[in-house]
Amino acid sequence: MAFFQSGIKKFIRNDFILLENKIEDVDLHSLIKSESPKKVFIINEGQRYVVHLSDSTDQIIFSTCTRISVNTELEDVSSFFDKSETLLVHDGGNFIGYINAFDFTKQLANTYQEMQAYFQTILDTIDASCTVIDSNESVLIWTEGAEKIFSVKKPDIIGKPITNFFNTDNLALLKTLKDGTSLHHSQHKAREDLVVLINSSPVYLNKQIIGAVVSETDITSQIRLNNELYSATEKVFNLEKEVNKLMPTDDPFKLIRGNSSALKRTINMTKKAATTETNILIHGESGVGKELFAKAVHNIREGQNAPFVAINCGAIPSALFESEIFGYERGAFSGADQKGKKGKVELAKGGTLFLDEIGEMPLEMQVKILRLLQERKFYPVGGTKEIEVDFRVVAATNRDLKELIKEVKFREDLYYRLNVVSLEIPPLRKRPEDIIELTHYFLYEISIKYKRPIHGISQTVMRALLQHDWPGNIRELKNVVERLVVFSDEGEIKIEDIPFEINGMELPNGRKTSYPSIFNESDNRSLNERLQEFEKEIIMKELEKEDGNKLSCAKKLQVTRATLYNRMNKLGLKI
Ligand SMILES: Nc1ncnc2c1ncn2[C@@H]1O[C@H](COP(=O)(O)OP(=O)(O)OP(=O)(O)O)[C@@H](O)[C@H]1O
Repeated sequence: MAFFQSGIKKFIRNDFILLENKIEDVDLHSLIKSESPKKVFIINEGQRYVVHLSDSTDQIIFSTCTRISVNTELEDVSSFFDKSETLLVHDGGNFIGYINAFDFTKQLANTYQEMQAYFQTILDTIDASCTVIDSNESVLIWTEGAEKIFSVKKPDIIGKPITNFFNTDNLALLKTLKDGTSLHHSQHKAREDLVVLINSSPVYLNKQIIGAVVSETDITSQIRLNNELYSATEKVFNLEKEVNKLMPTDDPFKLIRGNSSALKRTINMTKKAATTETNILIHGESGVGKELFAKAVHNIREGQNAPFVAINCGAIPSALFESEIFGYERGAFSGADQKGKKGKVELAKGGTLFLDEIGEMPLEMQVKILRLLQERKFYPVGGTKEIEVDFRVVAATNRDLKELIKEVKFREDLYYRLNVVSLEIPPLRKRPEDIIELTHYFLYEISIKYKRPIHGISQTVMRALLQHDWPGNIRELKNVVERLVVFSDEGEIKIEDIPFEINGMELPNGRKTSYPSIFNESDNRSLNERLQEFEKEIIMKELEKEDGNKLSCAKKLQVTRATLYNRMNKLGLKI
């Protein structure tokens, strides 16, 4: 399309003859006649002329002409015609042609018509509505799409102020016109029965806003379908829960979501560890899923119906520890329940005692627990009869127990008793590919919990979640998703609701961003891990650009489709 080429090249004519100096030797009269219709230019003593013969007198007429560079902007050309009707064009000093005012105007008019034709066809082709207003808020363009969405006919609205037809408060277009705000894919309830996705942009000319354009797509039916899908999903979810109650699933890892190789490795090790009767110690940062893994071990070893009794060793005050764990006899101490109370150990009979945050257990209790683990017998507080009980132990900690041993805060003998088999649950930053599956899983679960249908999650939000460091691991991710669902509007998750600073990303509200996480100073991951994150970003970005089309994406990245699938698989991207 010629008019999209910027610059003046298409207006330059090259049917010309240029005579420089020494014109005395030339018979100008015959030259002009013989070379007609070529234009003849003369450069003499630094002056430039275009010469032609007068129609009436056949005399040579000299008209001065202006010299312009081939790089002159199109919009600046007309100002040169104030000085002369013909412009001699040079490229780095060499004259390459000329532009005359008559041709220029004619071609501009042609270009304008061409543009109009394309422009009109674009407007007639798009389904979405397109509305354009000028700086006086009058409607310049109103497409068929706009007629359909807003039931206002084009002849009725063209040339009239848009505010005659719509409530000012509801007009994104006016805001765009006034302060230059752009919108992209912003969901908006235009009427009670109409939901649209809006894009809007100001029109700038010479750094001034001269109008605004808005395009709206009716998504009411998508929203309705999504709501129907949501109610169906909710029913399936509840039915699934009922079925699980009646026929418990035999997959002990069902609640552990994620597809990363790091997680798969941990699951495999857990399966092996759970084939033994022995004590298991689970290490891992806060919120990585230690309790979920402890439960999985329990489900494999003892079965779901056996008791799983968890004690958070960091949450029980020292004074109550013994009675909590071992229970107490009737009247054991003042304020105690008169009937006495079974301790956690007794409750875990035939099942699993899960000692969470074992590193926080008071030293004086550690010796009692050690004896319990060695002898499987204990005295309730105030009791005289020893109770024998059979149970398995799984302990968990996010502390470095060896360090605590050095600081004399943890008993070495207890450590070796608990740590017969140890499992390490990797933090989320070592398996970022799990973030995608976990996010979708939590979105689904939480949207049902709050009865708030969600229409999906944009690539921008997902990218922000993928780039975050997640010190609180999966619990933190779950909380963030919960927040996004709670603050969602009309099923739309908003990037503004992300409660942490977003790396290397431009936000609509101009919130400050920092560098991508692969460049963070605190990033201790290997080169390979960082490269994988980068690769993942590239693939996700290209897929987004290609609307999810893998073949086009593979072509763009110059790999085969099979290679793209392999890489996506390896990087844990959903195929
Ligand atoms: N892989 C996973 N899939 C689904 N949910 C998970 C996963 N891992 C953890 N969660 C969820 O994250 C939250 C924290 O998990 P959990 O309590 O098991 O972690 P933890 O390591 O024991 O935490 P803490 O260190 O605080 O004791 C829970 O809501 C749990 O259901």
